[in-house]
Amino acid sequence: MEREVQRVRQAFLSGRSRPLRFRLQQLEALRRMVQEREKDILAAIAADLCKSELNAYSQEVITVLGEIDFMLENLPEWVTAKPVKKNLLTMMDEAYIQPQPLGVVLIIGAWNYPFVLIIQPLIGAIAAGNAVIIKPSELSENTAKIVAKLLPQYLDQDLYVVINGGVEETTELLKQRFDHIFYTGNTAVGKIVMEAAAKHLTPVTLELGGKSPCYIDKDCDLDIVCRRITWGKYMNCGQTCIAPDYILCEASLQSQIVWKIKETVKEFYGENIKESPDYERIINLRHFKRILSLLEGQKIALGGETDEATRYIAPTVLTDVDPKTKVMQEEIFGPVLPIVPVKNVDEAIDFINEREKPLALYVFSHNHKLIKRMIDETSSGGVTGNDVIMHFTLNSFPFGGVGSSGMGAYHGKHSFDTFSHQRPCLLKSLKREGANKLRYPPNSQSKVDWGKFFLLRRFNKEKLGLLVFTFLGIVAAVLVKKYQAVLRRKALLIFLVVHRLRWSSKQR
Ligand SMILES: NC(=O)c1ccc[n+]([C@@H]2O[C@H](COP(=O)([O-])OP(=O)(O)OC[C@H]3O[C@@H](n4cnc5c(N)ncnc54)[C@H](O)[C@@H]3O)[C@@H](O)[C@H]2O)c1
Ligand SMILES: CC(C)=CCC/C(C)=C/CC/C(C)=C/C=O
Repeated sequence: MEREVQRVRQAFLSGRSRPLRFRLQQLEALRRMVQEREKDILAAIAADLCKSELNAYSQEVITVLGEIDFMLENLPEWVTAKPVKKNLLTMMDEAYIQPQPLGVVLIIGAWNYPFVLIIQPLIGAIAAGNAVIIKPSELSENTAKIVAKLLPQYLDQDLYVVINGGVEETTELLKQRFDHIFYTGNTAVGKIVMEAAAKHLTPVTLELGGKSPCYIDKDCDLDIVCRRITWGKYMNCGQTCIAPDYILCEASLQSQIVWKIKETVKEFYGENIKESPDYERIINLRHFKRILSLLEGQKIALGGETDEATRYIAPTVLTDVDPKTKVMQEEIFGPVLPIVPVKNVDEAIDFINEREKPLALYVFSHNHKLIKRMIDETSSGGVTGNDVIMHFTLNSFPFGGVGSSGMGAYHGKHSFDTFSHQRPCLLKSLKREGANKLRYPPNSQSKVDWGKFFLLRRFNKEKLGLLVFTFLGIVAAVLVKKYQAVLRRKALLIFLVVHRLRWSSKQR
């Protein structure tokens, strides 16, 4: 493991991942890989999650292709150094921010969207000029294998490396030094990752989970609300980090909600859900049993049918759920939707704020003010009003959690920033030592006064004339600079001395 990481670091140190042209080439090669090997990729996802190729394409491949195109279009602008505002002390110098790669990045993926959750961060890491080690989830083994097989056929083999394995291999990997670790998965392992990273002071991005609430106000169109919730909750059989985890609403709405979700389930998956190509299965027996245990003692208003042999759990709704029961204590991550009755929006807000900060929050209402209030008075990774999941699709948004649902974010420019160091660069001249002498010892009141003048610039109204004078002085200095370097230095010196004398007399 150590040797493998060392090999990737040597490749990074060769400098070849840095030029813009190389990054663009690698991103184009990655796009070619996805397009040319689409069938293999979809087959692997299908085998891992019992997912139709159409669904695998629309849930994972489209996002990846969209992200690559977005990077290719914007990267030339993002990589360029950005000049910054200067102060009086540095006005003759060059000052800019240069984004630079961090070095060797470790990306650890989760099994539930096994392709997009490793490739989307990879796109950001390549765009920012890094070398990358990818550790796909061992639970989605077909996707892990196909990614390990395909990436070396299209990308630089020393810079971008896939290491497959389970807990043992990941534990070993985490002992190595990285320049950034990007982890997607559950909160408990997130803590392990952060602890390992702390040993090397490695920064982390943690894309975690949690219980994402969904508040339904009585002032809304329940047909549309239930269609949208049904889509987001039962997509991927509920195994989506930003799926609505539970519903909060007034008790009187429950029966209508159950009825409308039932109708929508029929519309989406037909009479025999087991035969629908759009309904997936639970990833493994451990998760299947865990989800079943959440149903114990609950009022099942819809669904509840299961089949252990195929790890099938029907779209299920629970009503009158007691917040103290198990189903409300952990992220469900399955097709079970509890409804917890609350008296009103105030109680819903308190309910959310008494718990860990969720990854997503959903609010449905015709009342825009109510939605805004809910946003203002709660905290979550992201929010969608009057829909679910959809904030994920906008790559101008940072995607990530807050508090126990994660730290850091990615997608689009946010990925580029996550995997870059924003390096401040100040380039001074070895000339103009006169002004610099002000900061050298021995210190004096006069030097402090100059310092205040240069750095604080606390002009008030009476000093407006001074401001205009300063501006004209700067214009003159710039013009002189353009034509006569020697004259410029003298003029600037005279200007600053006059300027300083006026300022000192006003101070007194
Ligand atoms: N925020 C997001 O974008 C996002 C996306 C997907 C999933 N999730 C969250 O992830 C969770 C589901 O994923 P999961 O955690 O079951 O996926 P998982 O079991 O695939 O684990 C995630 C990664 O952690 C590694 N891992 C597991 N145990 C480890 C250990 N002890 N030490 C080191 N590494 C270890 C695995 O090898 C895997 O690569 C849910 O909570 C879900 O909400 C979040
Ligand atoms: C809008 C469409 C068709 C797809 C969205 C796909 C989706 C829900 C991806 C989720 C990726 C993600 C962050 C999963 C977390 O578990």
